[in-house]
Amino acid sequence: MSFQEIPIIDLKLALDPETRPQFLKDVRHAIIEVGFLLLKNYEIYGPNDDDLVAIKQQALDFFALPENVKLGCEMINSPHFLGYTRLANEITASHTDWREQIDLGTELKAPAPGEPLYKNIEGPNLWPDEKAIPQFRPTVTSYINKMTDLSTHFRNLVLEAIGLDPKALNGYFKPNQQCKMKLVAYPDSNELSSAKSVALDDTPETAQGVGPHRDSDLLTYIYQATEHTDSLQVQNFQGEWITVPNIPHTLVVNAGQTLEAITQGVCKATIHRVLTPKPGSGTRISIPFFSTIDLDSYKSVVDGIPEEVLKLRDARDQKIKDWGVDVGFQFQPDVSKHPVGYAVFRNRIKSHQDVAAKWYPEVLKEVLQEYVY
Ligand SMILES: O=C(O)CCC(=O)C(=O)O
Ligand SMILES: [Fe+2]
Repeated sequence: MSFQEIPIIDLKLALDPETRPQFLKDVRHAIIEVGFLLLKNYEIYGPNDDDLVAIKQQALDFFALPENVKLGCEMINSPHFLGYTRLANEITASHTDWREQIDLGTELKAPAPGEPLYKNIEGPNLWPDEKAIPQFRPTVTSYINKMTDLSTHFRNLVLEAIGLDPKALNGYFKPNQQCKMKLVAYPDSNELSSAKSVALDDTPETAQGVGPHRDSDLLTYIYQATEHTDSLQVQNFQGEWITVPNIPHTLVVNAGQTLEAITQGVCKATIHRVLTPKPGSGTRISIPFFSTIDLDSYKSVVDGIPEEVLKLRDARDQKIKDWGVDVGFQFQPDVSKHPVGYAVFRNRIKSHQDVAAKWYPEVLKEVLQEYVY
């Protein structure tokens, strides 16, 4: 039987030499057999409760801003796929996502002219007008810094858990490695009753907050900021949707396709989705944080994963094959052919086709040909 629940991992147990071996075993199990976990005591390296309250407040304040202020930082104005996406203007698995969000990232310069196009995933943020929401930029910047620290520590623990020396991956990260994050609002089905899709012509009846997908990044950390308990779901390898509980003082952590690719498929980028919140339950706010590696990383799966770990991967993949569940389409990084950024860029194009039509019309055409609806 494939997994039926999401394991809970207590970061505190990594600090005590007595409990560390069991901690690493539990992380190994979670990252290989599930691809998701709930992380307790994240504040040891990451944000504390006050930081979470602060970032949630900024999310609430941002979504409450007048439409024209939000549109002032709309993603269509960013060749870096950063900025605000209005409700129902994003596509996942061929359907509209009934959510509204702002994409943010480590503040970086745009790539120099002549650099490969995919490098444009990095670049400066589009900040909302400071006069309308003065604490937004400092709060987001501080959250990114704290989550970057957490993600650096936790990534090393994941690598150790699968038998790798964390230092073996030092070359995969730049000194100012870009991380991304989003503030996301999912209106409940009552709030959506008269909503119209911008991206396609489907209706809120699909109840798709965000459609089934795998993340493109290394590891994702999701703060479920409202009390909704039945929205985020993970698909187990037999095709069943398992609801991720919303346990206070935990962050949801999941592996992305970059981690899967560089660990030779050992770590699993598991499909997940968000359902539109139940009528009357109010808008769900969630704050995912995406850690990444150097977009230029090429041909570089990590060597030295122990045989016993590769065997666990093979046993899992054999079971997945036997269960025979369709896993859906997505651009997967093939680090032997293209640098990591290539697939990440194409997934952004597929999700935000209006932005792509403005900045990368040629690549959009290619992507739409590769992608069969
Ligand atoms: O809102 C959530 O809880 C998850 C969102 C998500 O999976 C994504 O944006 O990649
Ligand atoms: Fe996701």
